[in-house]
Amino acid sequence: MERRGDTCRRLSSVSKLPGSDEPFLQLRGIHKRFGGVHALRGVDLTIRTGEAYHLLGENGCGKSTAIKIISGAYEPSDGEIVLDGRSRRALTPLMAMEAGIETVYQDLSLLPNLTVEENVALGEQLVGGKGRLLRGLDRRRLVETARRALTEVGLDPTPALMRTKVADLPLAIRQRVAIARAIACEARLVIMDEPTTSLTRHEVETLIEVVGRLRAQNVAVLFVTHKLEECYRIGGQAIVFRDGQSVAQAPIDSFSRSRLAELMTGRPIEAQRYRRAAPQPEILFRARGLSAGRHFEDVDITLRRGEILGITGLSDSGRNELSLALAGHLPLTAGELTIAGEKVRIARPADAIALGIGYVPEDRLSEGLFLEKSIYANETPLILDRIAGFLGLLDDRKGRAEARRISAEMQLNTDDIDLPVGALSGGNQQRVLIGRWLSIEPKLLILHGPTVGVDVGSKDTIYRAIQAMSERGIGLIIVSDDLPELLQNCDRIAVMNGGRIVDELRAEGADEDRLYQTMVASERDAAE
Ligand SMILES: Nc1ncnc2c1ncn2[C@@H]1O[C@H](COP(=O)(O)OP(=O)(O)OP(=O)(O)O)[C@@H](O)[C@H]1O
Repeated sequence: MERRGDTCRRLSSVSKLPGSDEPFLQLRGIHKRFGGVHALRGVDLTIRTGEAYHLLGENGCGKSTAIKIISGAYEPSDGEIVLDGRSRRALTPLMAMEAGIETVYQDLSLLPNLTVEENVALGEQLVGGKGRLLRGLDRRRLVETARRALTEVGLDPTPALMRTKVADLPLAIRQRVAIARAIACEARLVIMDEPTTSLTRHEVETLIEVVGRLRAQNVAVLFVTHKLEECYRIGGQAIVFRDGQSVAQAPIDSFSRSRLAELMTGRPIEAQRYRRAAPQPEILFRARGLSAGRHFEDVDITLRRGEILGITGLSDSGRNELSLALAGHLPLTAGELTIAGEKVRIARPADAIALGIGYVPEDRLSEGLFLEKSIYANETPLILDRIAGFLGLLDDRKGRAEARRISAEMQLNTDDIDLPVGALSGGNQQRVLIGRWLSIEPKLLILHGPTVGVDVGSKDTIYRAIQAMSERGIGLIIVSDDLPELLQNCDRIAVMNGGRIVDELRAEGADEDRLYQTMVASERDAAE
């Protein structure tokens, strides 16, 4: 029976030796229509092994559609795919797999109830043996392959790890297992769909090292991402899409940040510090000695009116729990809170809302939005009492006027407030979620990961909205892993570790490396 490796070697023999100029894969003039939607409108791109690529573009510009065409999930409506020197109209998933194209999706496509060893070995088994059972000599060989692949991604393949169920692993490790599976399949192109969305900066660094190793083994890596800073750190080529067309492909270092943003959006966007205004002198919010069980302890925060405080930290630092507790979603076990000098108590989300504290969760899809409901319904749930008219019936005219005002302030890309939120791009959904709080003009707004998965154009709009709120005197706390985001928007940045605030710096003049060093140093100190 033919093995996966043999298949690969046979296919590779069509192409020239490593280091040749022959591309591994080319899309030429690719179109894709979904009924009336023309998602790809003449896309060209070229992938060579051993190189990293960053597929960049606004939400809805066709990135996912393009990777689905490359992985054989979608058939193009028109155009040509050249794989290993052979021209084809379309690829099937099997053709893509046999050529060594592996995709690590955000859900990682691992089987959660199988062990690490089984997951890694299974990929190889499926491609190579097409469903043979793991037994006898084969099993030993597969385990050996799994071990080698796990070592490649920097994991120690101890028997304990090999036998752990994937469901029991933290996300960052699961991701490396998924990449190990691709390596075990002798991948020549690994596609990663927004791989760093849920990773901390520290975990991102590890992923970047893994990418370096893949490239050294002559594997190509194609990232779909919205995080420009990470692309620059990884290096390689940028492929830019706009409205279903490929508008540029060149080494990423040949583009400035603002040039890339302009190519993606078609409008000039300067890489800039958004923070201009200074906070007002009056203290708006003060927390002293806040603790929540084992999550965080003895946290002090002072926030002036109109001030923007960033909170960051590595995994398990307690920053997420702190933001949840301030919004009443996690009980505080000790500490004192004052708003405008008055002592307050927050035991439930309703207490926080009544005090004028808003909270925008990181996971907008499962925690924040009612996807099947309209923009109008999603923007006005906090003011149902205010838009209630005679006999408590909703005053539709008032409510709609309020929804229109919020949509305009958040610059939604549609005027139709009856559109279901599920039909909007990620960036517009996030604007609806933040905009909801504008209806009650909160005193303090806590934003958790306000631009996760959001494209560069929407980020710009969201940052401007944040600044406008601060200028009206709203205090803001941004909890984020996105260090450029914190540096561009905040007055101060607090670094958390082990449930405590271990450092605080002024955002102006601080650079990203310095902030990162502060985070890492605090982690080292905590470990010692
Ligand atoms: N199966 C489908 N049926 C109909 N329309 C689709 C389908 N898949 C994608 N589209 C549309 O094609 C366009 C491109 O979508 P795609 O998901 O490829 O964009 P994207 O760049 O990956 O966006 P994001 O950054 O939000 O993930 C969008 O207008 C989208 O609504």
